[in-house]
Amino acid sequence: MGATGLPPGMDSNLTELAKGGCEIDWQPYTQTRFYTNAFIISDDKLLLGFKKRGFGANLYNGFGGKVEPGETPAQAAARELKEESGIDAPLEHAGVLIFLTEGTEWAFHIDVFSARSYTGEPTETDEMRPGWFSLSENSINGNDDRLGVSSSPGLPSIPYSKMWADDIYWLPHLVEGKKFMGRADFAKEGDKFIMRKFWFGAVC
Ligand SMILES: CNc1ncnc2c1ncn2[C@@H]1O[C@H](COP(=O)(O)OP(=O)(O)OP(=O)(O)O)[C@@H](O)[C@H]1O
Repeated sequence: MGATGLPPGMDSNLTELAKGGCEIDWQPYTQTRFYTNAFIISDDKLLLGFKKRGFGANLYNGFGGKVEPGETPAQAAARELKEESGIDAPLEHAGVLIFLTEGTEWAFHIDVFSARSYTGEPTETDEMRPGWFSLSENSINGNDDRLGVSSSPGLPSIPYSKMWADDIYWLPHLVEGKKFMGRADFAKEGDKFIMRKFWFGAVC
């Protein structure tokens, strides 16, 4: 923790939303690799992709990947969204996430984007299977999908138990159209990543 009480790497204009693992130290890192993640909201529905292979396989997530040399994060986000879901959208910057994984000296820096409209038809690709989830009953405090609450007939609620463990802390904030920033450090147990320490804040 720095003097401001925020994890290293965070801006100072943040208000705490959630934190955990306070007894553990933040993992040091020397390098940063840039990624994107994009979420589409349409009426009271959220589009997620089930990752079929690679990093984060078998989890639902937004659409995204590495920022390639010469690209801005916004350009990479639009390209990855198209490649992985087949759609275009007027993406806006929604937040920044820093992730560390045990045994890796570099940090993921993920620029997160959202859009409230899109063109095209979400289409399954080699990497992702898109699907819509209900946002009804979803509050800023998060929604426990074990309750299975959904008032959009036929649509499941956000599948937090099949997403990265950090998502429940910031995704409701994104859905509300608010900006956020945060960090989570993960340990590896077998082929599973366990979130050990985290801090998420709202941008004021
Ligand atoms: C640790 N906690 C995390 N929580 C939520 N999301 C996370 C994440 N860590 C990584 N992500 C996302 O996972 C995707 C990986 O991208 P990934 O598929 O590896 O990149 P890319 O498509 O460029 O790869 P290849 O072309 O297959 O090499 C990318 O959207 C990135 O934002």
